[in-house]
Amino acid sequence: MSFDIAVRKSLGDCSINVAFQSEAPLVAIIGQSGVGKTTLLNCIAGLLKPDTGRIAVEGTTLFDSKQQIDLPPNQRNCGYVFQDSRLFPHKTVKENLLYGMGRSDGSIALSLGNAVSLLDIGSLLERKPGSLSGGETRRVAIGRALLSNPKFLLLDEPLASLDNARADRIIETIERLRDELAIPMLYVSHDTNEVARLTDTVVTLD
Ligand SMILES: Nc1ncnc2c1ncn2[C@@H]1O[C@H](COP(=O)(O)OP(=O)(O)OP(=O)(O)O)[C@@H](O)[C@H]1O
Repeated sequence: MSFDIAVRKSLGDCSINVAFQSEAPLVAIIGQSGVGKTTLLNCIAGLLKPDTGRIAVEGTTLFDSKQQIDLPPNQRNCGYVFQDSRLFPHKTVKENLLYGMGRSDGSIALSLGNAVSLLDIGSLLERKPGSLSGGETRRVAIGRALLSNPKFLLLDEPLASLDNARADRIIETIERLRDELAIPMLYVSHDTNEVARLTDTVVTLD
């Protein structure tokens, strides 16, 4: 089972109650703004603690309220591409990519060269994040997450605020990750047409 998730979490006025199991390589999480999509990803990454529930990925239990299992984020082997990318502004693209390299105990173990060619970011390596376009920034953020050698990826609205051409390139990149690396991914979006290109497996938060 790629994902076996049951999470209840209240945060401010927001309350999420979601459960799904999936073998699919890519699961889309959709729902309107403010419904709790990022909150769910933060629970899976271990940045927030669910009130109750169970989170297992690829057969490894990351959280289980009944069994009192709650692995810290750095033991979850999770690559997280944040909605706002969160690259280190003072480091070059190459330094950002190298930052998390090999921190996790995953199964993809990409080299820097492989990641750079997969994401087509070779010409950006000596640049600082402040000089990158939105699409370039997103590709570097995906690269940094992949190079940590994760067991799974969380992608939070990776097309947000990109024009059509740049969004298309990111979608193509994610299709390559899905098909070439076969790394399980949770892909958050509010756009049903966008996710239809990537997967039939859709979980709707409401
Ligand atoms: N630390 C917090 N304290 C209180 N409320 C919070 C906190 N973090 C998030 N919320 C609220 O929880 C709700 C869900 O937020 P979340 O970011 O998970 O939504 P989302 O579905 O990802 O939204 P978007 O599509 O706009 O990114 C929102 O109403 C938000 O204001």
